[in-house]
Amino acid sequence: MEKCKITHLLLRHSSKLLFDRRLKPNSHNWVFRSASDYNGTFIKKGFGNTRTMQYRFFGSIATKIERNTAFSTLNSDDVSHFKEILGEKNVIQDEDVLLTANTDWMRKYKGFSKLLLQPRTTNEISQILKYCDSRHLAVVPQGGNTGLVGGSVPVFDEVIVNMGSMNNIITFDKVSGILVCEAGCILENLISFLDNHGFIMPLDLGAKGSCQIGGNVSTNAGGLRLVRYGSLHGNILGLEAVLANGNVLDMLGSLRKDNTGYDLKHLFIGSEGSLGIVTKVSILTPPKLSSVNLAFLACSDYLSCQKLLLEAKRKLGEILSAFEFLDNQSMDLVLNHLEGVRNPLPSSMHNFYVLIETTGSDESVDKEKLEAFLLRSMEGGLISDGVIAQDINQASSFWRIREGVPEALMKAGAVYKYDLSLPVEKMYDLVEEIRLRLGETAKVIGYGHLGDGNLHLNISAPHYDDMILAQIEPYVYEWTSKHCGSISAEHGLGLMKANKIFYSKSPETVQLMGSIKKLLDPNGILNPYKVLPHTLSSYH
Ligand SMILES: O=C(O)CC[C@@H](O)C(=O)O
Ligand SMILES: [Zn+2]
Repeated sequence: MEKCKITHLLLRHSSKLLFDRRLKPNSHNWVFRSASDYNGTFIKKGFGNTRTMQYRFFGSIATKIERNTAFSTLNSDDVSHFKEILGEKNVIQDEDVLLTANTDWMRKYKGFSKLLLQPRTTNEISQILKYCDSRHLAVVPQGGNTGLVGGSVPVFDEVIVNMGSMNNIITFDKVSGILVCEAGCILENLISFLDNHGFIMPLDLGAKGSCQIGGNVSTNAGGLRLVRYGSLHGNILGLEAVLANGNVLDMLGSLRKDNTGYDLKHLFIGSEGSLGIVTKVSILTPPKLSSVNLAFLACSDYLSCQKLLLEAKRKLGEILSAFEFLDNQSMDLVLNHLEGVRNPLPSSMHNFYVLIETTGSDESVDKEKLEAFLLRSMEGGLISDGVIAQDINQASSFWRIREGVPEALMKAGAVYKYDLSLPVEKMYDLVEEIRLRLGETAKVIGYGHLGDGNLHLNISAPHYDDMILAQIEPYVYEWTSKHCGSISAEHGLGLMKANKIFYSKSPETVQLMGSIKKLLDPNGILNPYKVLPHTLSSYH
């Protein structure tokens, strides 16, 4: 107990102070990777000009993606038509803007779109899609473009529908906590808005400063609070979506209970813009509670992390609001690549770090509860050291470590990302096995949302290398499937894993998904080449 600096409590309410990895890209070490670095030199050598094919290394075998020949190519009449709908300034052909919008946050995926549209209303989106459908022009909906699986950028020349101008809060009910807003609202702005009214968003992500709620809903984003508030399938009470043919589906209800037939809103939560464009959402937001505490803890082995989780669920129960972990290799990466970050518990003995956040309504009771829990955990040998944040700044610095891992990985060079749902007791075995497979050739790190059984397995190497990839895939997917896990816990399938869906879904299920896609988007114009295997998502 001597070492456990159980001090005092904090309020973690000013999200502005929290680091946002998307807002602070590394301007020094940033290496812009051309598509050929990751996707193979084929693009450059063979198809650079025609841009009708891309080769991407999905697994050890290069997968050829062909541009769907059923799609038309944009012409000047199309551009004029869009200008009539949206006005001149919302039809963007500027090369710099397009370069940014064509490239994903990691600089791994790059499309060649020639047009970005900025609608301001549902009606404008409806007109855009109706026109695109009739012309067979493919479309990629784009929110904050913070995705990690290549889902929010074009693959070829798809028209980009940028949602950023639809950023109005429509209503907020201070009694029920139901917020209705447009899809382009930035998550952090919603967090601030709710904070002023004494409420919080049920989701919190490292990307909050850039990501938009429409993108969060479309990808069913998870994040740091899921362990407490559940997924967006539970928190989204209703939504409005525009179908490929321009029809507007008004499902913007705000009822907790509504059992009148199929609950179709769920089709749009997590379908990554492949079935329709989400334009408005209705969200159930929890009240902000007065006592928020954050403990940063060290564990000597993974078994202790697991036991600690079990104990936290038992003993902290209703006040537990986050349970995150990182291994010491993740910590090293953060310390080596992010400025101003320091380990609050430095020691070569710590193999794992755990962040436990509690959120409750009674400051003294909650504090006592957490302190007693930490004391018992330390006496029982589950924790080897720990500290409770004493103020908002210290809390921010603790979160910075956890939220900073993806940014540190980017700065370190090439990164292979896997976002897996696995049984907690098996989860870290995979990290160790991949470490053994790769030896000294790459750094293998494991971190994530332990409380949700969600591992972020990341492999960091100086450069992308097919030999490394061949050691990782399909091994990771096969291992996950063998242990009844999911190959995408929260990031989605996007382009990266569209063809891997069978590792987590039965052929019958995928077939039915294909039928739903065909029903809602018969011409396949919405976010083609993503989510479903290419034969089903982009029919010729
Ligand atoms: O980059 C990753 O692997 C994870 C990103 C995000 O989901 C997180 O939890 O930090
Ligand atoms: Zn995550």
